[in-house]
Amino acid sequence: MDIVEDNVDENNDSLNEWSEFNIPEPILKALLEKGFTKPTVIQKLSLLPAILGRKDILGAAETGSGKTLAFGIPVLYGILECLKKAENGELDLDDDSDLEEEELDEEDPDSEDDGAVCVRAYTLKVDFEKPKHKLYALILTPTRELAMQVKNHLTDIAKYTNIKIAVITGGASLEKQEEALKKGPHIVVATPGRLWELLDQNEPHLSQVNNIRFLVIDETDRMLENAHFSELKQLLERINFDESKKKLRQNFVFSATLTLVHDPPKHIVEKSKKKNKPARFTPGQKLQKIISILGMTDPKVIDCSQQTVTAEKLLEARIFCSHEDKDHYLYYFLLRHPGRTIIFCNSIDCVLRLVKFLNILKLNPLGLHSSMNQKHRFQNLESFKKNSKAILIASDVAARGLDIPGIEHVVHYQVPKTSESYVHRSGRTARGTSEGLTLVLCDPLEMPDYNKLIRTLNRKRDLPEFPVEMHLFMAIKERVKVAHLIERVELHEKKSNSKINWFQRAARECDMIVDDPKIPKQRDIQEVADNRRFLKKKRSELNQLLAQKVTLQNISNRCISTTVLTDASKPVESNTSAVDLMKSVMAGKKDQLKRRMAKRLSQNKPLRRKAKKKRKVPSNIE
Ligand SMILES: Nc1ncnc2c1ncn2[C@@H]1O[C@H](COP(=O)(O)OP(=O)(O)OP(=O)(O)O)[C@@H](O)[C@H]1O
Repeated sequence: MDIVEDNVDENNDSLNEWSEFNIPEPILKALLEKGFTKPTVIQKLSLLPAILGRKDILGAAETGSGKTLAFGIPVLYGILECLKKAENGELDLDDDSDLEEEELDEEDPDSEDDGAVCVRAYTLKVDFEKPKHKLYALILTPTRELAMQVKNHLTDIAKYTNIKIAVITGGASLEKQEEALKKGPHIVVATPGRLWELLDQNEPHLSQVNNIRFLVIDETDRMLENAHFSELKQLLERINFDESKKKLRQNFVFSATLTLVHDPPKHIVEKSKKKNKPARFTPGQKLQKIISILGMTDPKVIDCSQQTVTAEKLLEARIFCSHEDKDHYLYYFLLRHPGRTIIFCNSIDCVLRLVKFLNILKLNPLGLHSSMNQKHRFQNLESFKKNSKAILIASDVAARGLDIPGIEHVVHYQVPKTSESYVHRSGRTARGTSEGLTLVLCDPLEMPDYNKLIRTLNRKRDLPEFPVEMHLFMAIKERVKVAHLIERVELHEKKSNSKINWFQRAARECDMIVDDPKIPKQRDIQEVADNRRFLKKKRSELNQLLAQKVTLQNISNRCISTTVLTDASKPVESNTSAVDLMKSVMAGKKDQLKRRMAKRLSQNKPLRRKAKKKRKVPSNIE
């Protein structure tokens, strides 16, 4: 307490900012130590109803706006209150975990107790080992990395309390997690799959899930998506097993895209037209649906998401290009604008290919996707955090929630299939007060998805085009061409070798001698030698290209006067970041608009809006 008071003296203003929320001193001390001098907007709006009103909260706020603590602080607060009551020997009317089951079997119909006491009569009869400690809160997240991050974040804030937090996710040792649960953590942060596995095994501590006081579903809209809903539904049935206990629980539901609504599929539009009903859900209807699925009662809805849905400090851009040119633009961007970058792909195959391709070009990218083993996933994430110029190529497993400071750019190598995906992927940059750039690479086949994205995000205009210095772009084309050749031959080699290996293994396993002349016994020695020679030649050619310095004078007045494109391990020296470049483009656009308006006004002409043109595939791309 004394140390908090010291902090309080130094941070008088901070105290004022936090003081209205009645935050316990140990938590306040940890918050101030982290430099969180005041609550963020979503925290400010959630804390009062959650802490003092004990309301269920449905919170929507932009990515990186501090939603974790918007639910984390009330949960920690609530648990401290419960522990205080227990310490003072006060009977917690809602808490029956210490009572004998026999006492609870029958409900006294004449009881004058209020509802809170009555509910104890409905205690679930369990036939597994009785838990030693009470489980107070369950926090569900869609990915393992996010679960670990939430656990670490809350552990930081709870470090001056005796609250214990455990994380339960797939891909990690089940035994170790069982050991952790035996210690009786107050909070469990979990992904649905592993949680269900342990529940299914009647793990004693988790057997209390139907009696928890706080339930958090982070990234709720993702958990409610068709593909994941069955897992969550099963869990909810278990958690909500006892209606009376459900009422005692406080629920928190958060996401950056909770209120984002989509154009429905064509057949629904047609149907709605016939019935003269609007086909699209309103954000309110979407929330109502979530409330009813989760069985929340009278929640406080806090929607502070921006009209654009994306983060305030996010700069957005796009490049329309042919499918074949995507790699060129990607390589150009990474070289011209070095900085911590995540490249998102729509499939694991695409992640694997890009990792290989950029490795050939010596950019040393890191991969992250759901088929990697968990240790490797964490390792790559750690390496990405440590290097300020690192490149991570990821599937949507990294799209939600990950809070890695200093990510400057997000590149969508493929147009995301949903607007949610675009918002969350882009939200890995421009977090809190930082700026960041999100860049979409779009080929002609992806135009329908791109158009849908712009429509769903209610954008009045197309995303601005990212400026590319064509001289530099042309200069890197040769490097990409050679890298593609190497990639193709390496792939051919790998496929041929694995085909032979497969036949040999299969024959060995069946104890067979293969004498069919059509089935190869070994690779054609000449072909292998030729390919090796070719690869060696191309690799040395590429090394030479990478070592070459391309200096271009006066590429663009707007940018820099001299740009040096050097070898890949020493990226382009530039004094204009992608963010600044995009800012100048946006400023230029604004100026242009102002000039046009001023001109029309001076000519006494009314201001007219340009007729909206249907966006089509630009003619300069195939
Ligand atoms: N009151 C605060 N003051 C300053 N920084 C804060 C505060 N609260 C949280 N942060 C920091 O803001 C960053 C983003 O927080 P958080 O990860 O909770 O965002 P989020 O809204 O959940 O984002 P996403 O939608 O991407 O999951 C974190 O680094 C966190 O430590």
